Amino acid sequence: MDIKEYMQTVGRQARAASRRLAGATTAEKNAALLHIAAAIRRDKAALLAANAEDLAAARAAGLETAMLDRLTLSDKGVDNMAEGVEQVATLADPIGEMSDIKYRPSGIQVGKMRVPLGVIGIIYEARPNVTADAAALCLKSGNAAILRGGSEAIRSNRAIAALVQEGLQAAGLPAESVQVIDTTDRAAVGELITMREFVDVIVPRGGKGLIARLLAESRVPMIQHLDGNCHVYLEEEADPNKALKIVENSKTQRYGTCNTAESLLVDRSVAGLLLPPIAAMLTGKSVEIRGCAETQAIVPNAVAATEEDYYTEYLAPIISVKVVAGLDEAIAHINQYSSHHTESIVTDNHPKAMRFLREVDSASVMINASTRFADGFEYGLGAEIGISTDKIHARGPVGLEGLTSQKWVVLGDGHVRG
Ligand SMILES: NC(=O)C1=CN([C@@H]2O[C@H](COP(=O)(O)OP(=O)(O)OC[C@H]3O[C@@H](n4cnc5c(N)ncnc54)[C@H](OP(=O)(O)O)[C@@H]3O)[C@@H](O)[C@H]2O)C=CC1
Ligand SMILES: N[C@@H](CCC(=O)OP(=O)(O)O)C(=O)O
Repeated sequence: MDIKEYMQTVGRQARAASRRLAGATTAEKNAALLHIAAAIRRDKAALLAANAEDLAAARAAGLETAMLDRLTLSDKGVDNMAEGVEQVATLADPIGEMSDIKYRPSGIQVGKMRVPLGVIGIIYEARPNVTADAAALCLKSGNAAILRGGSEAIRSNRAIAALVQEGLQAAGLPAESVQVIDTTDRAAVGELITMREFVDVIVPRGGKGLIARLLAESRVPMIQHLDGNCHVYLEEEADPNKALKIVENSKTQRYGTCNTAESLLVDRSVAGLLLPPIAAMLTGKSVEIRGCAETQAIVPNAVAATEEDYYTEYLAPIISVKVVAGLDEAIAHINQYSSHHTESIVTDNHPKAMRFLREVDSASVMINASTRFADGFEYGLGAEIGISTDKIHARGPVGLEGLTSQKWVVLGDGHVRG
């Protein structure tokens, strides 16, 4: 396959489809979504079989447990995927919404209309349900999508893409509105991120290796959805029960997700009280603790943390721990080491909690809640394309609105400028 030629074809088709999609009615888009959901349910066995092939290859390649977990489609996972697509059909269609229409002294009316971004290229991890979620969100927001999932999921993604295209065609929309790149060759990514004439926005969901390449090579604007080096900070007025529950959920509910906590900060005045039960819980779940010298003095089985540990997103049962002097040091530490994804303070002190919210420079900042809540569904967006760690256009969980823009509209009646 000539990758350049192939990607040019994909891009040209996506651009043509995006023109049709921009004018698609809500009824057409919802019909396609409901057909896709029904096809996913109907072909559950085939999807599970394709996924089993991906899993067998990934196991043979020695993929880690957390990554296998992410790649796995269970029986219930397929149902959830279909349900997710159905939920997107129930969401309000943002496209065409007019707002802020005002008369100007000249007599014209000026306002805004919500419109799709156009063609969105999404590069994401080996998690098959993202293929259905991303397809559904792009479709409902009137965007054509070019999807490049992790190579380990290629068979699952191909199978899902076929059902998505079936649903699009059944609703009279172009099948090329959603295309899954049919090769794992990373040269295709190189083409995708430089096809300015065909691609309006790149949404990269991934880690540091991906972003290093994109920053060096991308010619297309990006909304970065990057790594999550997320923190939980136990302030001196933290309720011990809440602290234990929040650390447990933030760190151990899922090890491979970007909103999992990777680092724990504890105020010096309460470290002796709070750390032992938390360390016992973590050790009981085989989580390795990498701590500062003060942590090691309280938690004998903690190994010494290096400077690098505090910058690290483990995506594994490992956590870094640091004892801090108080709120100022905690905020400074987070702003230096975090990837600006999600951070949480545990405290019953309202003024300090409010300072944490204002001064921590991350996409989601929480009080007395698990970092695992950083998710479009949990935030009420209905679904998410991912969690933006960028500051411009969209920050944090990105739903339908984040995939749109607004253009100015002017309504006149023969008006001319004097
Ligand atoms: N903020 C968010 O919404 C999300 C963030 N993440 C983050 O993603 C990371 C984990 O996922 P992981 O799969 O390990 O991430 P990777 O960055 O390794 O891979 C993600 C995608 O990027 C591709 N990719 C990676 N490097 C390159 C490259 N140099 N050139 C071309 N393509 C590349 C991968 O393809 P290939 O298969 O070829 O490796 C894959 O499709 C974590 O850091 C996690 O926090 C994950 C999900 C959501
Ligand atoms: N929305 C997700 C988090 C984002 C995500 O998909 O993360 P990842 O496991 O890194 O692919 C969740 O909390 O369920």
